[in-house]
Amino acid sequence: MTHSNRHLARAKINLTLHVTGRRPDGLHLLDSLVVFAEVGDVIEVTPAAEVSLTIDGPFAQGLSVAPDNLVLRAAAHVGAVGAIRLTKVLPVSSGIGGGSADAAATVRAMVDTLPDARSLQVLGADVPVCLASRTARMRGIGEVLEAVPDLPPCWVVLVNPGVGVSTPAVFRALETADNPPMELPDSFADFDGFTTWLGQQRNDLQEPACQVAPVIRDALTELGRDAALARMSGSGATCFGLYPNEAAARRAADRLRAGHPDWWVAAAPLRRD
Ligand SMILES: C[C@](O)(CO)[C@H](O)COP(=O)(O)OP(=O)(O)OC[C@H]1O[C@@H](n2ccc(N)nc2=O)[C@H](O)[C@@H]1O
Ligand SMILES: Nc1ncnc2c1ncn2[C@@H]1O[C@H](COP(=O)(O)OP(=O)(O)OP(=O)(O)O)[C@@H](O)[C@H]1O
Repeated sequence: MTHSNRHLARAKINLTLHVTGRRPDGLHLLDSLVVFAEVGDVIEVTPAAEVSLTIDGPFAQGLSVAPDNLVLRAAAHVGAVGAIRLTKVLPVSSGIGGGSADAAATVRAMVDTLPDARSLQVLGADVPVCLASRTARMRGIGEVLEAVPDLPPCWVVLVNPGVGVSTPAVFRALETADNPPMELPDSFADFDGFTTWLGQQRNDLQEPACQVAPVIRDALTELGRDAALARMSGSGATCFGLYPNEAAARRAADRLRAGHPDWWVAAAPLRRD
């Protein structure tokens, strides 16, 4: 290992998530604008003869050091060794891809030459997009990744109302898999143009997730008080609000924390490089 061994496993956010069909094996076809926020778990690897894992951080209690931990599965997948420390900042099973981001960051931290992104999908549908950890249009079940127009500067406030939501349960509650795909423009003029366009797109899993966990509606209502756009990410329960600058995002985050001290709230810029 010659490169930096401390990697940010950025939160993955599905700004849009259109469910456009179903594969013969039953998995749902997606069309999603995926972005990454500058907040996430931290993976740190130090040289060692064997693989080991320690977990700390605010959400460490939600996970155990078991062979099915995605960090250990990722290390085994690339055949690498080292002492891995995972600082768990993102809530578990919350629609912002914590496990996928951890697996991808582990690969980045442990190998010199990155593998083909698609080969990592055995670890999870979102691991390929999390490997580059950059804005992309994601299709198929996550294996088709395409470049998108540059995003304007944008801050996000993430809110998790304290419930873990089961992804299979949300897909089961989906009424139809045949929804229109995303209509991506050639460019985004500015923050207002970007959020206006996003407002015309959807997360088709939002309504089914709200049926499974109605508190998601409360998070969306609270964000909707001042966000230019409020929506759920992935299969939930984490919701996001978009803000034009840091001051507006931090004001919203402070308001949300004061009103709901039991919710997880984070403010961060979207990654744009
Ligand atoms: C919703 C997303 O977060 C979008 O980024 C991902 O597609 C989730 O994918 P994932 O992490 O692989 O999902 P898991 O938590 O492993 O749940 C898997 C289960 O959810 C359902 N599932 C998942 C993804 C998909 N495209 N279609 C599905 O129908 C299937 O029942 C599958 O067995
Ligand atoms: N390092 C890890 N971090 C988080 N979850 C992990 C990890 N290793 C294994 N898991 C398991 O993976 C499952 C999904 O966790 P994750 O936090 O990635 O869900 P998610 O945010 O809902 O993902 P998605 O956005 O794909 O729906 C959980 O059941 C969790 O126990």
